[in-house]
Amino acid sequence: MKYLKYSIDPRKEKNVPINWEKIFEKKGELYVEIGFGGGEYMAEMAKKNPEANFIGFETSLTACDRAQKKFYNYNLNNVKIINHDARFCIRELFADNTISKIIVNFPCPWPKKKHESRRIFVEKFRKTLSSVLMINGSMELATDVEWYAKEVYENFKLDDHFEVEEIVENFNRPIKTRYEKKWEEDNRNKYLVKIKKIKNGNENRIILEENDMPHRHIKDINIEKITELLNKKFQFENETFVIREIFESKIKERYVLKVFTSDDDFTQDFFVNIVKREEEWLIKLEQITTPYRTPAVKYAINKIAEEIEVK
Ligand SMILES: C[S@@+](CC[C@H](N)C(=O)[O-])C[C@H]1O[C@@H](n2cnc3c(N)ncnc32)[C@H](O)[C@@H]1O
Repeated sequence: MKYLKYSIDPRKEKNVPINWEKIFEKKGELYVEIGFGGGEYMAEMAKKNPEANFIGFETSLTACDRAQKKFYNYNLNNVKIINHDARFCIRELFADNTISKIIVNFPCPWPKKKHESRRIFVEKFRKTLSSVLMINGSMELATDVEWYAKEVYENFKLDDHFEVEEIVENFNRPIKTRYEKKWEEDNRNKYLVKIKKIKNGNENRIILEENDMPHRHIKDINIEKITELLNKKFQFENETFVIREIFESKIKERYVLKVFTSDDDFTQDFFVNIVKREEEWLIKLEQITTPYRTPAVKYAINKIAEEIEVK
């Protein structure tokens, strides 16, 4: 389907941070929208600013689909989207001092304590913004939730990497999002928080270079050992992994392991192949489920090879 051309899968990018100029095939200021929903805001912004490049993050696949149809109908060529968590991706996919503006329109505030970690504006994300925004680069949050606006305002105010403008109540921007229209019909108040980066922060990234993700070749494997690994938790510093399922091929000497990893609070599920190749066995990532190349993924490949190798 032609309209799906706006979506990129960063797990397949050989090098991170991503070279955005190459992706867009043109230079341009980088604008980012988090949780673009139906894509109304990004489509209008991209149409009005054809010289800039827009990257949107959205966790809902349905929203990504809807937005792409809109971009296609608008005939835009300065928009890309990524169907993944913006907090992780913005940290990992952008070099320091590269983003001009980040826009967050009407995010869910996740008011319950047990859902706190789902909020966009957690401390970690402020640190990311202090790295990836350019000096004088800005972030704009529009919300219908007063306590949320105040909390974000206060947290940025306490952080000397940023300058914060006073909250604007019932602001009027030329483009309205779907949620904005909905809340206006309900006569809800809305709040705009604007911050500007004034000092560089320093963020650590975890995605590894492509060449740093090994395949392991081993002479022989202990097949019983593979089953013993099932559901056992392996941990090294902040990286953990568990093998949750094991599949055995009926047609060739091949095992596929379903592996769960975590690097701190970043979790992934993917498959690892153990496959016989002539005189040796190869342990490598199964390409159908390419994970981000994190230290936990590398640890899992190495440890599995170490555990099953006949020494
Ligand atoms: C309440 S809707 C607002 C949609 C749109 N911005 C608007 O104003 O109409 C929030 C959107 O953010 C998305 N979202 C939530 N957390 C996200 C995250 N961590 N990264 C990317 N998108 C996220 C949700 O899937 C949802 O579509």
